Amino acid sequence: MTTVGFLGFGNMATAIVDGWRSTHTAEDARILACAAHFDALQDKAQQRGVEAVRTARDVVDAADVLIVAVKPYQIEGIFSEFLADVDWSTKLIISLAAGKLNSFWNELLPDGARHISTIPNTPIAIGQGVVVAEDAHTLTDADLETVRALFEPISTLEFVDSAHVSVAGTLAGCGPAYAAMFMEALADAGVKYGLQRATAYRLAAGMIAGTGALQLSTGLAPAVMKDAVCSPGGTTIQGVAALEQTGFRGSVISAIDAVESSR
Ligand SMILES: NC(=O)C1=CN([C@@H]2O[C@H](COP(=O)(O)OP(=O)(O)OC[C@H]3O[C@@H](n4cnc5c(N)ncnc54)[C@H](OP(=O)(O)O)[C@@H]3O)[C@@H](O)[C@H]2O)C=CC1
Ligand SMILES: O=C(O)[C@@H]1CCC=N1
Repeated sequence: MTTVGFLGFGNMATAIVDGWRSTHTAEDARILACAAHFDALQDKAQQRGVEAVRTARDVVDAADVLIVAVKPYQIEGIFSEFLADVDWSTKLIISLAAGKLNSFWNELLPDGARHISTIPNTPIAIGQGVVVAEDAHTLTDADLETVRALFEPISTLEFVDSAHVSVAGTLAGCGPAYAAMFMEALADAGVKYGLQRATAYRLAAGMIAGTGALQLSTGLAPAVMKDAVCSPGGTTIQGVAALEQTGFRGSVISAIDAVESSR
């Protein structure tokens, strides 16, 4: 039986476990987790059939697969407490930490450590995530099979080269926040015109989900999809022109720039 240990059990770690539960993945694994606040952890863990343990060291010692789900800036401090005392070659380490790539882990961990850097996203909680994985890693083929077995049932797993893994992770990992803002803005507009908020959310979310599914299914360029909605002299193009006046696409690109320049 594989033991999967979560170092940190916040938004992303719980989303992954929720995704596993909704897709019957990792059902035969023992799953344990630690967090900063043990009392709150106990509730979150119990709801998900996860064993709450008190320290990071407890997780590391027990885990065959260690999922690093603390904030990126915390990693060195936490690992420094036991770095020299663990045989890292016995662990498969999956990092979720944005910006902590293969080069970081190579420097932190001794030779022989088996690690891969990934950036997941929150829709993984319902088995519809995207996981960006750096194609430079130190895993064996068997480890990669384990990564696939854990993530493919709950996400689209994309391997990306080291030079582009950061922006790929930003697009897919931060993107749900921006998509949610777009959804909220559409709903606010609906409410402004008298629509019930719950109805507006259903419409906006269904529209975003359907548009994404249409692109994935057809492979159409988004520009072509946009053109198909804009009848000549029609109403949609009026909205497109208004969005361009306020720099909609430039705003989105600036958001990605802001994330990338903060790393
Ligand atoms: N949220 C997202 O959409 C995404 C997050 N990520 C990455 O996932 C990682 C986790 O992010 P996220 O889940 O959002 O963050 P959260 O703040 O929700 O979770 C962080 C977890 O770390 C725990 N923690 C804090 N200090 C310690 C410690 N000393 N020892 C053990 N556990 C500790 C916290 O405990 P407590 O709950 O008790 O405070 C919490 O459970 C980050 O590296 C982030 O870059 C990557 C892609 C997307
Ligand atoms: O905002 C964050 O730090 C994390 C990284 C990717 C998404 N959320």
